Order: sequence, then structure tokens, then C-alpha cells
Amino acid sequence: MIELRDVYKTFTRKEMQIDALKGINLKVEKGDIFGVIGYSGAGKSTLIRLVNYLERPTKGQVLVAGHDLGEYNDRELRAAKKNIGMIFQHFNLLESKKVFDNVAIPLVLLKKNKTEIRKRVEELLEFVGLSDKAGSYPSELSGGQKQRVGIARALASNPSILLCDEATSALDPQTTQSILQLLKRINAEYNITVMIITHEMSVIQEICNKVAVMEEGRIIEQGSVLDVFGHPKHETTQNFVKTVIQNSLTPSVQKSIKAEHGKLLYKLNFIGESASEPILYEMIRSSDIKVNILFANTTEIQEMTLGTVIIQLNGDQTEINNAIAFLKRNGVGVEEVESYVFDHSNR
Ligand SMILES: Nc1ncnc2c1ncn2[C@@H]1O[C@H](COP(=O)(O)OP(=O)(O)OP(=O)(O)O)[C@@H](O)[C@H]1O
Repeated sequence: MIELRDVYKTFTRKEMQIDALKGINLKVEKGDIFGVIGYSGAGKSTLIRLVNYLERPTKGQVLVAGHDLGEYNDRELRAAKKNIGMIFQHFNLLESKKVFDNVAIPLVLLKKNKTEIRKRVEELLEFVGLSDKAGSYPSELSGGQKQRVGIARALASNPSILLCDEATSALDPQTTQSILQLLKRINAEYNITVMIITHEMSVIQEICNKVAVMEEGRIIEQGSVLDVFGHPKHETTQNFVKTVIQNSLTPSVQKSIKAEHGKLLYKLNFIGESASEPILYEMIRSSDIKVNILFANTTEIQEMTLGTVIIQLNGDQTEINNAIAFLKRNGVGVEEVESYVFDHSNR
């Protein structure tokens, strides 16, 4: 649906070169809600702006529905853009126009007749729950309502892709929830592919099925949300995951194991089915090793359960190895961690 092939983007400002994107490869499939996360300056906005050719790549290809946008002439590019809606952090509404007229803008540009415009705008305002605000001005609306107008406007031309540039960053947590649920409905009911950029991992956790993590113009990790949340490899990804899932020891447990400095602990990840099976119980029952559970937590992602357990194993090393092999055979992710890893005061 959307594909970026080895994309570079360099800006030149006052004879300085800024490499905003450095060899981006990603694929968004039809029906995905694809999240791109990264800290400020990572290149997220630049990346999303390439998808509707608000920016052109310095090198590489941007393909939408199998076509390289760089090969289109102006007329073809306009037609391709009609297929892509976009919403923004600060809504970008025309303050001098009423809600109805803001939503109608794309339809007026497409030269639709008045009856068609009225029908479509009314339909869209009903979908976003703002039928009673058609005659209001943006200044009379809350942030969440303004974003709903932005969404209705983005959907006016029946796009098959919706791009969201930090669409909930200016909203309070409750309003964020309602806008995220609306995006989920748009994806499910209209089969619209959604691409979201954000710096909030909770947004990714809430609605995305895939995620790419960006840092300094590169994608450092990408995959299904369940995999990336379950086995974050890169330190930056681990830090993002920590903002939504507690997966490390509490300070008091850290203190109590400090005496056994250097002792190996194991972090176990249970994803999907393995989270609901009594695998740990089976392991304990079938061996002589002593299992000390230091931490346990479960989270729901994509309607699947993700469990994290940190254990200490004491006993014969061969038995320990057998127990770990048993866990792995049963789909549990096992990561060895030395106790000092958890003790940040020792670093
Ligand atoms: N039009 C531009 N001219 C010059 N430099 C730019 C331009 N747009 C972006 N940049 C630079 O490119 C880099 C990436 O910026 P970008 O806005 O894509 O990052 P971001 O991850 O979206 O950050 P933020 O969340 O703060 O918006 C930054 O160093 C930025 O200063």
C-alpha cells in the first residue's frame, strides 16, 4: 500500500546540510494501522510528509498503491493525493469558515455540486459525532471537536489512506482516547489504511498493529506491535516500551538482590497463547530447581496478552539449562540478565 525504498531526505539551510532521513525502508500493508514513533527531531514529520509528497525525497522511492510518486506528472500527482487524507496536531482548520464549510473544502476543490456536497458533509459530520456543530466556527469548539472536524475533512474525498501527524499530542488523555477510538473505527468500517506518527508509546499500544521506531533519521526497529513490545531490542525502543509497560524490578527488590551481585536472573516473555498456559508451573513441577519470582506483569496489546516475569533460578546448572530449554520449546522468550543490570545506582 505504502512503500519507502531506501529513502533519503536532506535539507539545506544557510549552506548547512541536514540529513533528516538516512536510508528509510518500510512497508505499510492495506488495512494496517502503522505507527512511527521517535523522539523530537528523529525525522517522523519528514517521513510522513513524503508519503503525500508534501516533501520530495532527495534519493529513493516512495510508492503508494504500487506507483512511484516521483514518476507522476502534476495531474497524476493531484489524483494520487486525493486518495490520501491527512490530519494534524494543530488541526489546521480555517478559522473564518464554519464547520460545514471546513469539511466541504476538498469537495469544493473537486468541483462537486451543492447537493452532493451537502449530503457528504452531513454524512461525515454524523460519523464523527458533530451533526449539531455544522454552523459553529472552529473557535467555538474544544480541541477534540476540532480534531473531529479535521478528520471529517480528511475523509471527504473518500481516501484509502489516512496520515496522522501527532494527531492527539495537543489533547488531554480522555479526548485522546476518543480520537484514537474514532481512528480505529475509520480503519475497521471504511477499510482505510492509517499511518500515525507520534512520540507517545501509549498511542501505538492503543491502536497500532505495526510499529517503526525512528532515531536520527533511521528506522532502528520495526515489526508487529506485539513483537516489538514483547522483545524490544534497541535501547531507545526499550525506553519507549518502559513508558507503557513496567517490565523491570521495583527498587526494593533491586536492593534485596544487590547482595547477590552478578547472579543471573531471567526475564521471561509470554506472548499470546503462552501467556494463558501454565508453563511456568509445569517447569517448576518437573524439576528440582528453586524458582524465585521477583516480578510479574501482564498487559493487553492487540487483544493479545503480553506477560513479563523476572525469575531467579537456583540449583544444578544442567537442570537450569533443561528448564530454560523447556520454556523456549513452549514459546516463552527467555533473556538472561545479570542482577546489576537492574541496579542503576551501581552503574
Ligand atoms: N524544512 C526544513 N528545513 C530544514 N530542516 C528541516 C526541515 N524540516 C525538518 N528539518 C530538520 O530535519 C530533522 C528532522 O525533523 P522532523 O520534523 O522530521 O522530526 P520529528 O521527528 O518529526 O520531530 P518533531 O516531533 O519535533 O516534529 C530535524 O533536524 C529538523 O530540524
